[in-house]
Amino acid sequence: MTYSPHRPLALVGAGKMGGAMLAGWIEKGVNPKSVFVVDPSPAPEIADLMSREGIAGGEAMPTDMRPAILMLAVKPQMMDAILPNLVPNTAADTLVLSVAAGTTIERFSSAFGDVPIVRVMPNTPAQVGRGMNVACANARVSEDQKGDVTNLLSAIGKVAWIDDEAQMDAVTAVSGSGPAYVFYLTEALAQAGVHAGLPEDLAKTIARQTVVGAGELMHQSDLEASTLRENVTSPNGTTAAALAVLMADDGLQPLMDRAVEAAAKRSKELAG
Ligand SMILES: NC(=O)C1=CN([C@@H]2O[C@H](COP(=O)(O)OP(=O)(O)OC[C@H]3O[C@@H](n4cnc5c(N)ncnc54)[C@H](O)[C@@H]3O)[C@@H](O)[C@H]2O)C=CC1
Ligand SMILES: O=C(O)[C@@H]1CCC=N1
Repeated sequence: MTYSPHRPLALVGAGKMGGAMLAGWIEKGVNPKSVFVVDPSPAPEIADLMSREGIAGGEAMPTDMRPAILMLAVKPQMMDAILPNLVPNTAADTLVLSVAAGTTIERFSSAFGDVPIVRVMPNTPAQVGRGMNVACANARVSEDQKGDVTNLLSAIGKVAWIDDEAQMDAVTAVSGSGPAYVFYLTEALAQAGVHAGLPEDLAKTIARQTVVGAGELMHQSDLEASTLRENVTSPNGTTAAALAVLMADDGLQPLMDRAVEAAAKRSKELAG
């Protein structure tokens, strides 16, 4: 897809998620002149990025702007307020691309009509090119447009397409929210180190580097996570002792099931 100042990729909402994707795209060489940001108060680091890279933006789009892609990255609760204002800026071939949790394709077609719509669930590692993006398209999206979206999203991570939009709630609960679980695991591991007698600084450093190292190992290795786990686990050693706790019937799995279930339930509620 070619973008121009009149037909840009318009990003509506440059906060934590929209900003992470924008930062990832600029890092990967997307032309800053092909983007227009609509946000009354973008995150400070994104405002810096915009002025550094010369990315245009404002509180609203110029009236004659018809974006090639209209990307929505505002809170789901804001959709009712902002969608009507965006309708005059859409052309019949404007591709609506939403990253909002819970908000359904149907909600966008009721605002914009029978236009191409792609609902994506990204995650914030997009900022460093390690995002996971799961996308679902309506029938108006052409194969060429799917290819354009795949290109855009693969610049910031992996891409998977699904046909069944109902799966988006569980996807959101696993990969959309998932980075937060990993960060919390890092916090909990550090805290457990403190409880075991380590100074806080050392506990935080070794917990963080362990998660970074394990993530990078998974990134570089073709082995299953379970095999990488087994490679750490000496028979009758220290890891086996810890895993007996974590893998017990009342260990991590039932807790993770409950956490993912709660997130998926909340995603359904956000649909309104
Ligand atoms: N934060 C995350 O990890 C993820 C977030 N999402 C989705 O991304 C969307 C945004 O979430 P966050 O970035 O976390 O929220 P955020 O609060 O960081 O960003 C929202 C942005 O929208 C802007 N905004 C407010 N009113 C606006 C208006 N009238 N026009 C244009 N922009 C306006 C705000 O100034 C802010 O920069 C949500 O729908 C969320 O479900 C999806 C996947 C992951
Ligand atoms: O917490 C949220 O609702 C958003 C969606 C997935 C990650 N953050």
